[in-house]
Parts: sequence; C-alpha cells; structure tokens
Amino acid sequence: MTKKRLVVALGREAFGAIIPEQKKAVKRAAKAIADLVEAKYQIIITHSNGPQVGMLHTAMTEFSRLDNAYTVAPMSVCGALSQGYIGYDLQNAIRSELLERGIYKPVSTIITQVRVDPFDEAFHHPTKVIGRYMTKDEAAIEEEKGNYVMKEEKGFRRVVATPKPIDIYEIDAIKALSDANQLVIACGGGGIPVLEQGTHLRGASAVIEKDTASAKLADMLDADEILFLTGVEKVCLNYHTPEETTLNTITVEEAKNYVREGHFPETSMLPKIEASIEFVSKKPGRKAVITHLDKAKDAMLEKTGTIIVNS
Ligand SMILES: Nc1ncnc2c1ncn2[C@@H]1O[C@H](COP(=O)(O)OP(=O)(O)O)[C@@H](O)[C@H]1O
Ligand SMILES: NC(=O)OP(=O)(O)O
Repeated sequence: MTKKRLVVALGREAFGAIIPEQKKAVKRAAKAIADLVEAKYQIIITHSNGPQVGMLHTAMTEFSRLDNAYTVAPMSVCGALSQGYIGYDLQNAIRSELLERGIYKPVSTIITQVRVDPFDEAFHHPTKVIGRYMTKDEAAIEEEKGNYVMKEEKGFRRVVATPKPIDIYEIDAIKALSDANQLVIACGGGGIPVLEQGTHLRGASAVIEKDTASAKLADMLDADEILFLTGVEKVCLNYHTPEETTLNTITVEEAKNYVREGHFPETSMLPKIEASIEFVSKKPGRKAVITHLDKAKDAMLEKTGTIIVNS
C-alpha cells in the first residue's frame, strides 16, 4: 500500500513563546506526529515562528545597542536561527517519542530558503504580527525605534512584511528524504525569505506566513493532504459571539463564502483557510484539515476537525 503524503503545519500551540515553554510543548507535538507515523502517513512537518523570530530580533537589536562588539541580526538571519533551535527541540522530541514506541525513524531539520518577489506589495503594507504582546506605552517606544506595531485583541505587537512564497530552494532535498521514508522538518516559520540576485540569495526583511508556505510546500511535494494543528478543535463561524457555530466538512466554495463574510481574522485563522483553499483547489481529491494539536489522529480519521474538500 502506498503511504499518503501529509504535510503537518504546527502552530504556536506546539511551541509556546519562550524556551522553557517550548521544551514542554514540543512533547505534545511529538505525540501528534508519532500517532500519524503509526497511522502510516509519510509526513513532512512545517512550523510557526512568529513569537520566536520577534524575540530573537529584539534580543539581537537590543544587545547591539548595549555593546558595539555585537551587530544587529537581519530578520532573515533571525528566521534561520528560529528554524535551527525550533527544529532542534522538535526533532529530538519526535525522536524520543518514536523510540519510546519502538519505532526508529530518522528525523532531520532542513534550513529552508523561500524565494519572494522584491516587488511584492506586502513590502509596502506590513501585516505579519511577530514577537510578544506589548502595552500601549511599550508599543509607542517600539515605534520610536522605527518598527511598525499593530493593535490586536490581547495587546500591541510588532508587524513586518509577509510576502508570498514563490519557490522553495531545498525542495529536492526535502523530497529525497521524504521519499526515503524519513521525517523532515522544513519551511520553518514559512521559510527564510530570500531575493534571487543572479547566483546569490539575499535575505529579505520579512517573515513569510507559515500557512501559505505550507500549502506551497504541500503542492510542490504533490502531497495528498495538509493538516493544520492549531489551538482550536474546529473552525468557527461568528467566533467568540453568542451565534458561534463550528464547521465540520466544508467545500472550497463554502470556505470562500465564509471568507467573504468576514468570519476569519487576518492575523490568525484567515491564512489557514486561504492556504487550505489554495492547496485543495489545485487538484481533485486533495483534503485540508484544521484541528487542535491534541486531536491530530482523530481528525485524520474524520472524527473531528474542520475538513476542507473540493466538492
Ligand atoms: N473563526 C475562527 N474559528 C476558530 N478559531 C479562530 C477563529 N478566528 C480566530 N481564531 C483563533 O485563531 C487561532 C489560530 O490562529 P493562530 O494562533 O495564529 O495559528 P497557529 O496555531 O497556526 O499559530 C485559534 O487558536 C483561535 O484562537
Ligand atoms: N511564520 C509564521 O507564520 O509564524 P506564526 O504562525 O507564529 O505567525
């Protein structure tokens, strides 16, 4: 029996924001992945990095202010750092969980670069929230430093540009490892955004939306399914209102209508719905699933989650 190829996109629930939280949270992510390995999926893992990339950028910038022996790290370098240390924790947690279940399977992280367009309009309209929540006063100080901030429900956060992913440079390596039945962590944080300049890849000051990049990766790998593991069991209409209802299986057309009706916020659920529409509508038979981190196996068995199909 050929295994189904599945891209699993791990959201913030799988990492928390700070390093001690991450060590604990990745164990839950590892359980989800191990369940899917046991269910015989061929898995490629992607992950969030919004809180982490913001933390790294702020830390490096502030440190360089204190000591001029250190320099500011560009956002692209912070993206690479985040892929490295998140991948490190994740691959070790998955390795342990699999070994405890008597399964040996190599797990590796690929530092992944993703091509973006230097003329992408997103560079003029930053919308990607990163880093920690700030108070109004902290946000004002942040703006004085030349950074953009945005007001969210729980406070203020920094925002950076989020250009569309065009191509994934390490796709052949990702595919080779996956074809060899190994677990691969790739496109972390949406991938490091790079601009192609002749033979040189130059890092861009941006953070790619990991949901969009996950759909791109899933399409380039010709995956059968994509699974977004987030903080809710099902996607809702009229979220957090007295009229709230949950969605079970919906078609791409229904999903598009709900987007038009404005049910999904731009900085949280919308990218997952748009990525699902993009992936599913490219080829018949594809499926996208959105559910809670702890419900991965049940959702793949269609016992829970929101499932997006062609028709
Ligand atoms: N319509 C909606 N239905 C369900 N959850 C929603 C909705 N709108 C916003 N959310 C929130 O969006 C979150 C998912 O977005 P986010 O945390 O940014 O993703 P990720 O888990 O990939 O990091 C959910 O955990 C939930 O709190
Ligand atoms: N890069 C990215 O989309 O990260 P978050 O999911 O944490 O926003």
